[in-house]
Amino acid sequence: MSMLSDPSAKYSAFPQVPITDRQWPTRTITAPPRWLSTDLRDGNQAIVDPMDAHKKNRFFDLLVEIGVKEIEVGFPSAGATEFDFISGLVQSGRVPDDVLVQVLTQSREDLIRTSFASLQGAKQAIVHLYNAVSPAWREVVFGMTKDQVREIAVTGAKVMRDEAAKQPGTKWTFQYSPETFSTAELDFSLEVCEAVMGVLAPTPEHPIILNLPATVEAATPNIYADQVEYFIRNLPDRDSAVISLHTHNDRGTGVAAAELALMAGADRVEGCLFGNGERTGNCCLVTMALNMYTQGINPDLDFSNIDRVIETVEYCNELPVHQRHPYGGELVYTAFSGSHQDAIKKGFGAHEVQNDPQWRVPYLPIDPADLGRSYEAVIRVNSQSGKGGFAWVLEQDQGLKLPKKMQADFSPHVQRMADELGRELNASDIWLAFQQAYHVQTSGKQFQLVDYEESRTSDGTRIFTGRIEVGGTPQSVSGRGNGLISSVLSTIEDAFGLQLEIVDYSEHALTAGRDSRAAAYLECRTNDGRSLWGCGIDEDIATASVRAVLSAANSAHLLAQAAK
Ligand SMILES: CC(=O)SCCNC(=O)CCNC(=O)[C@H](O)C(C)(C)COP(=O)(O)OP(=O)(O)OC[C@H]1O[C@@H](n2cnc3c(N)ncnc32)[C@H](O)[C@@H]1OP(=O)(O)O
Ligand SMILES: CC(C)C(=O)C(=O)O
Ligand SMILES: [Mg+2]
Repeated sequence: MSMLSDPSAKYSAFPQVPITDRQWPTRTITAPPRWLSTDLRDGNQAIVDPMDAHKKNRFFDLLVEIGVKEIEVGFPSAGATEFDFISGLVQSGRVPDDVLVQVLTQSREDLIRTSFASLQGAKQAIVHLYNAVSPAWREVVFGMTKDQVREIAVTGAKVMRDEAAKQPGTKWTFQYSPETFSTAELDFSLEVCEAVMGVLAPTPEHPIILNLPATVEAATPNIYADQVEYFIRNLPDRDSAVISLHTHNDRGTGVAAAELALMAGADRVEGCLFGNGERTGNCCLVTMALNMYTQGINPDLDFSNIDRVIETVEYCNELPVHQRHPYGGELVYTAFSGSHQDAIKKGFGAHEVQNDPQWRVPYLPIDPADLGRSYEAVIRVNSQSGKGGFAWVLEQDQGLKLPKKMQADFSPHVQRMADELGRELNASDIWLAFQQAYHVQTSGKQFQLVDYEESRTSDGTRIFTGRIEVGGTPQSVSGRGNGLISSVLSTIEDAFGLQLEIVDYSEHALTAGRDSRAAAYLECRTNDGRSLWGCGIDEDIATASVRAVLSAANSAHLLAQAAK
C-alpha cells in the first residue's frame, strides 16, 4: 500500500456551510472567553498511563494557580481511580468557591447516576453529557436512525434532570455536547440540542452549556467558524445557552479553528495545556491565551512562570512539551542564525535606548521576560550564527561590548571553533576563543605586563616605565609619547622592534553589577599595512589600555613569527 495518485477516490473535500453573509471574518477578538481545562479528562484519557490521584491533584492545583475557573476533572464512571479522585476532591474542600468542576458522562443511565454520585457534597458543578450525532457514528457505532440518536440525548438529559433534583444542595449546570459536531449535518445538531434544551429548560439566568466539538478536525478552520456561526444564528433561545468550543488538532489547526469560531460568537473554549489530548491533541490553551496576550488582551490566565507550568505538565502527562511548541518550547525564544541574532540584538538595544513600552523586537512576538524566561538564553551560537550572536553572548556573559569592526575581526575565530567542534558553542567556549584570539589569558603569551609607572615631563611628554615579561622573563622597558598609549607603542617599538600605528580606540566600564573593571579595545596597523585588534581588561582603565596595546603586540609578534 502506498499513497494514491488520485486521493479523491478515497477522500472527499469537506462541503461548504450554507451561509453567504457570514459575519465572523469582519470581527476581532477583544476579550477572553470562559476557559475550561479538560487536561484531567480529555488529556488524561489520551496518555499511556492515566494520572493517579497524586498527579491529578497536582495538575488541579496548577490549573487553579494559573487562573482556570472551569475544570473538567474526569469521567467518574471510568473506574475507581477516577471516581475516588473526583469525590475526594469535592469533599476535601480544596475547590475554590470561584472554580467550577465538571465531569463527563456518556448518555447511559447507570453512568449518569455514577457521575452525580461522584459529585455528592459539591457546592456547584457541571455535568457534561455527550453522544455522537454525525452519520458515520450513527451508522457505524450506534447502528441507529437520526430519531434514535436524538432519543439517546433526550433520555440522558432526563436522567440528568432527575439526578440533579435529588441533590438540591448543589448548584448544577448542565452541559451537552453533540459529539462529532464538526462532521455532522448542522440542522441535525441543532435539532438534538433543541431537544435537550426542551428537557433541561435553561433560562438566560441559568443557561445550558452547548459544547460544539470538532471531535475530529476535518476541514479548514474557516469551515468550523462557519458551522459555529450557523449554529448560533439558528439556535432558538440563544440567550439561554453558553456556546462552547472543543477543537482537536488533526489538521494542525485546532487553535486557529477555536480562534475563528470565537469570532463567530462563541463564549467559551475547552482545551488542554500544551495541547495534550486524543491523537494530535486538543486546542492548546497556552497558545490561544498567549495569542490574545500578544494582541494586547489580558487572557485572564497567568503564565508568568511558564517553565514551572511545563515542569508540572510534563511530570503529570509523562509527555514532553515539544521544543518548538508556541510560547513554551525550549527553543522558541532562541536564535541560532546570524541574521535573526543581528536583528534581535539591535531590537533589544533599541528597546533599552528608546524605553518604548510597545514591544518591537524583531523575530520575538512576545517579551520572554513576561513568561519568566530570561533574555540570556535568547541568542545561542553555532555554525549558522553571525557577529550579533557571539557579541550578545560576550556582552551578557562577560560584560564586553565589542566595537563593530572588532566583531568582524573576531568572527572567523568563532566560526572556526564552531566548525571544528561541530556543536553549539556555549558562553565559556566563546570566552575561551576570545581570550585566545586577543591574548587576554594570563599565561602562554609572548608579552605580559608585570607593572608600570607613568610620568610626565614639563613639556607634557608622557614617559612609560615598566616591566614586561618577554617569553616568561621580566624585562625593564620604557618609552615616550604624547599620551599613555603612544608611550607604550614607542616602548614596544624600541624594545622589541614591533611597529604599530593606532587606528581606533574605545573603552567602557564592564556592565554594571558585574564588577568595577573596565575594557579597552584598540585597532592597530602594522608597518606592512595589516590591521590588528587588541583588548585589555583591568580594574584601572589606564592599565586596561596598556594591556590592550600588549594584546595587539602579542598578535603582531605571532604574525612576525609566522612570516619568518
Ligand atoms: C470524544 C471523547 O473524548 S468521548 C470521551 C471518551 N472517554 C472515555 O471513553 C474514557 C472513559 N470511558 C470508559 O472508561 C469506558 O468507556 C466506560 C466505563 C465509560 C464504558 O465502558 P463500556 O461499558 O465497556 O462501554 P464502551 O465505552 O465500550 O462503549 C460502548 C457502548 O456504549 C455506547 N456509547 C458510546 N458512547 C455513548 C454515548 N455517548 N452515549 C450513549 N452510549 C454510548 C456504544 O454505542 C456502545 O454500545 P453497544 O455496547 O451497544 O455497542
Ligand atoms: C466529549 C467531547 C466533548 C469530546 O471530547 C470530543 O468530542 O472531542
Ligand atoms: Mg475531545
